[in-house]
Amino acid sequence: MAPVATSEKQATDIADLKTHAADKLFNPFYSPPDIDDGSSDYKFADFKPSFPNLSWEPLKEVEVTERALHADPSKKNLLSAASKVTHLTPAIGVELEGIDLRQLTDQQKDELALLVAERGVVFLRNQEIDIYQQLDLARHYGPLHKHATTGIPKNGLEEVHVVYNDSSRRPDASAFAKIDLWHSDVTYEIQPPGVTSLKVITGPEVGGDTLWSSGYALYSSLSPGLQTYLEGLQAVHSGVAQAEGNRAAGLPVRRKEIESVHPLVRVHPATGWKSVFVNPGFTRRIVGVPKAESDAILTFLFRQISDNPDFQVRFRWTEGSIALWDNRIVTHSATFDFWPATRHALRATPHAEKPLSVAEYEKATGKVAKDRQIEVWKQLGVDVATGNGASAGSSKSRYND
Ligand SMILES: O=C(O)CCC(=O)C(=O)O
Ligand SMILES: [Fe+2]
Repeated sequence: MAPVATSEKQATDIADLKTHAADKLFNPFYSPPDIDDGSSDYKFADFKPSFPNLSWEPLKEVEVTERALHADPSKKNLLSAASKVTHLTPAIGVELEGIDLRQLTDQQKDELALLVAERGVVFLRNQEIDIYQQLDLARHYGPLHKHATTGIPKNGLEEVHVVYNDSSRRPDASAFAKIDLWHSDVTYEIQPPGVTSLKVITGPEVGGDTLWSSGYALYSSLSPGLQTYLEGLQAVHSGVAQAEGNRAAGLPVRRKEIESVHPLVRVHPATGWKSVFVNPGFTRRIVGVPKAESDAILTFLFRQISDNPDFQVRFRWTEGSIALWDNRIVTHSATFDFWPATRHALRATPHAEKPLSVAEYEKATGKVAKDRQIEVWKQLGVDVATGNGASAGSSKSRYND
């Protein structure tokens, strides 16, 4: 069995996370402002990143309609339109073939939201959808988020988050531990995003895969005592390090950074399933517990996110591929193994509701929040008294009892 991390080691890890966060976190997503000399005949030159010196007001709470709650639970309108539906792992990820995202009816868009909520991330290849149509699709799911620190396209489309790397930017391996790069997008916001889409418009032959990890599966993997304990906790998510990273790099911060407190276990309003809602990128501490305890628990959860393949899916992009993931219930991490090739992707990011704790969900709906793994087993007709700890990864026992 792997040795248990000492508290000293855990403290060092957390200190490391914070150090990296302070000046370097997410720098792989940044590009130097002078990236283009204007003479490029690159067809997506208008969508290269830029960092205009804009100043935006703080975000306020906004109303969001949960589209997945309007979906036909069978998702028959969407799934019958697909020529093939391939589940990539039991926990997370499905690829749809034969669907053109430009052609979806509103009913199919709602069913897509439900599929994303259930499977965490949905992949479609060879999509012709352009960024304006991608933004329209995202608007169906909620008001669009504007990122305060990362690049926006040169053409000024402020709702687009640009991911761009080329030969001018060799990744600095000394700057990151890979665990630091796992995140859910902008969880420091009051209403972090829901159904988020990223389309790769230029990509390498090989490399630049992205990984996603399921917060439902992480929740299901825990022992009952820990599940109950975590359900009562809240954690601080901070945008400070990301903003400081910009300032250190001489880049503008377009909206004042904030921190938000969110439940450590949240419930997806459409599935009613419980999901661990922390990520190495932005979650800094658990509220109201001793620091050593907060550090140990967060380090444990972060390591499960990054290390446990049973919760993960890895997607090999091809040009024109799009991924839609639900930031409420998955974390993700990009790879940077493709230098000196160019990789360029555009993201649309709708806000979702303020995260709901188990107690808040149950009070608001009168329903009992569920463990996804148990629900799946019930659907399969498996007789289980409890599924807790089921995906912890032991073939002999569900956990080390
Ligand atoms: O480049 C990628 O695959 C993902 C980047 C990322 O984290 C994002 O766009 O949210
Ligand atoms: Fe991201």
